[in-house]
Amino acid sequence: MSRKKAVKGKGSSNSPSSSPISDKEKGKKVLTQSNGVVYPSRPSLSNSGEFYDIAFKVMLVGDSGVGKTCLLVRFKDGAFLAGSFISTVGIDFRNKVLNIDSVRVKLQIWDTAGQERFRSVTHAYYRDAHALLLLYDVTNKASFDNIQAWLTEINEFAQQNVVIMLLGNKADATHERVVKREEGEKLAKEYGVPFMETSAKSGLNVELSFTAVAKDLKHREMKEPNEPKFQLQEFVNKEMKGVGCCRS
Ligand SMILES: Nc1nc2c(ncn2[C@@H]2O[C@H](COP(=O)(O)OP(=O)(O)OP(=O)(O)O)[C@@H](O)[C@H]2O)c(=O)[nH]1
Ligand SMILES: [Mg+2]
Repeated sequence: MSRKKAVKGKGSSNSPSSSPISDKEKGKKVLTQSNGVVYPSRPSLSNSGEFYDIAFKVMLVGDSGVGKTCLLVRFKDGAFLAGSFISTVGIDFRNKVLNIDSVRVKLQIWDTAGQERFRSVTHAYYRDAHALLLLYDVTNKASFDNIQAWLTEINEFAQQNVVIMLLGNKADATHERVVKREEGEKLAKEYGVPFMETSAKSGLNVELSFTAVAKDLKHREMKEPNEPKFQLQEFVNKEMKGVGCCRS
């Protein structure tokens, strides 16, 4: 498999035409399959960053204030954005390359604005997403109650085979918690989606949530015809058990 370098850094856009897979725009040869998965054809010398073998688009969605931006910053930079809350305007992306079973998987992670007024912008990006991390805030009941509406939207705008994972964020905020872990588990079971709780603040399960999704996407794309489907929830349960309840 050929290799290329990942475009480093941060971008933002209010229009789907400025996709982060910018090699196409720059006239470089990339092989994009009909499902949008990118296999670069040769290494790039012009972009700084890491080599990768395969690229996927992951979108973070959920109500405003649930912690989408903080989760992404924690994953990408290992830091927590404390202090005053700056709501995302439009849409933003960051890239990260993960080593999944010796395959370098680039995730292009789109951080969407949860505010209602940006909803039409977000809709335009759903169709290109290979995976969606759907967040609620365990200290905010309304954000949990809105999950059903988010899933309806996903159903309407995203690809049918999109990987979805439900995340109950802010699990560190024990005293403010109003949504029990069991309630999150129950809802996820109802909709047949994998689930776990995270904390952008403490780092709990942040790496694991992205890794699990990357593993599923890579597996779907590269598995042998007779190989069984990757079981995302099983993988996550096993990984969490291995280190007790609180893996970061
Ligand atoms: N205690 C705690 N606070 C968090 C956590 N994640 C985010 N926050 C706080 O929650 C607020 C909102 O976080 P953001 O990441 O900006 O929320 P968002 O989902 O990106 O919001 P929009 O951009 O408006 O859609 C900020 O004040 C964060 O500091 C977490 O895991 N634990
Ligand atoms: Mg944000």
